[in-house]
Amino acid sequence: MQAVLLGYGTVGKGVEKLVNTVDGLDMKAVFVLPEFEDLPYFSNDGEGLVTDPDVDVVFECLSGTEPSNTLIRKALEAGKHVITSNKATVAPNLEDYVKLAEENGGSIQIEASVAGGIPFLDAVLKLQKLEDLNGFEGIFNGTSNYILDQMQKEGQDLSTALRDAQAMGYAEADPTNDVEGMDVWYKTVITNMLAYNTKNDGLRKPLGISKLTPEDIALARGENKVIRHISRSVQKDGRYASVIAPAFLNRDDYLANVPSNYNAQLIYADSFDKIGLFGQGAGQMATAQAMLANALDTMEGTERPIRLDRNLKQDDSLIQETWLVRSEADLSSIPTARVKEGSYWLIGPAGADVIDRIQELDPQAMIALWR
Ligand SMILES: NC(=O)C1=CN([C@@H]2O[C@H](COP(=O)(O)OP(=O)(O)OC[C@H]3O[C@@H](n4cnc5c(N)ncnc54)[C@H](OP(=O)(O)O)[C@@H]3O)[C@@H](O)[C@H]2O)C=CC1
Ligand SMILES: N[C@@H](CC=O)C(=O)O
Repeated sequence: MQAVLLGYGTVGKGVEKLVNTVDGLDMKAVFVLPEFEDLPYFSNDGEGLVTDPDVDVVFECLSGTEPSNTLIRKALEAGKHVITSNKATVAPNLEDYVKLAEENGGSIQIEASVAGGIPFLDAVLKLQKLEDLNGFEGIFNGTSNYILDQMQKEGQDLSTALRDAQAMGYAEADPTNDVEGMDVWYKTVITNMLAYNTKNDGLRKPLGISKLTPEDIALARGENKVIRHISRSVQKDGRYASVIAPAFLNRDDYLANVPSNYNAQLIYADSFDKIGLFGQGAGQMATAQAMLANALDTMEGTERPIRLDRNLKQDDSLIQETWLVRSEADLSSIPTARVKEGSYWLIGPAGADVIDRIQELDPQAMIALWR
């Protein structure tokens, strides 16, 4: 099979290396922004590459949503097998991509877009075939996990740890997406769709890690807890809810023990209770490996189909948690709010919509799950 590569950054270069190790798969050309010397292997004609009749597989690992969205659509319209790591493009467009793939005889595979090198979506797609999943939760951003680990173990500040994560190829081109939680928001939108076979009903905005201070880290340490950034999703009776937030976890919690840039997930269903995954959620070769695993499925004709034929609606009340809030505002008008110590409040059990009420009273509040 002949392949083309869109995006020649951290992930793209890893994909190129691995394609060269697979018999029967050849990299024909690479789409790049500036003109490179080595034409026609490097090309600026993205549309020409993805509609080339000799090309079967399109690896898409561009940053940003354009031209990636346009090129993925053109490739699918031309009946290609598209493999992408670009969650910012996949999250809002997946329904269209699945439809275009069905209409034109190609396919869309997105393993690397969520949890990097971990076959998490593969597990989700496999497990939801037999029964409705009750939910999932996990650590989905390697950069945030690396930063939190460094802040708690080494006393580093956020910006120094972020610079290291960037140097190691974990961070997004715009790292705000990592620290403010948008990267996990895209991944959660995608996972909800695959886990529950549902069209996208939107998702409440994430809480990132940027509001955490040394004071919060000292509080966690004093309470024998570890701070991690998690996404939790629950499905019940055709409704679902998600929350993305920092979490103060007991030290024996599965997710509290995930170090460095690693990710980990738990998937829940009645028959197996829970299944856990752990691995590299970011980084060049881990992510490239996930894209090549998709390519091998294409070559063997064993791609997992994506079905999005249900219309589940969100219901914030499904997420009942205790929330830790650091705020100088008076939060006593919120039912179940009580002062923990100093400017810290505990609220709950309360649904995820309590976040809106807290933010109305204090837009600067640090809000986290307290377990
Ligand atoms: N890094 C990781 O660990 C993971 C990344 N991802 C996703 O994979 C994708 C790639 O990530 P990563 O490799 O880290 O990002 P990089 O920023 O390293 O690479 C992105 C590449 O896209 C190119 N690009 C952007 N816009 C254009 C354009 N208009 N025309 C041509 N090329 C363009 C950039 O070119 P130039 O440099 O010339 O601007 C760069 O080579 C992203 O969508 C990311 O979210 C997913 C999982 C893990
Ligand atoms: N920036 C992301 C890369 C993988 O999706 C992360 O840090 O997890």
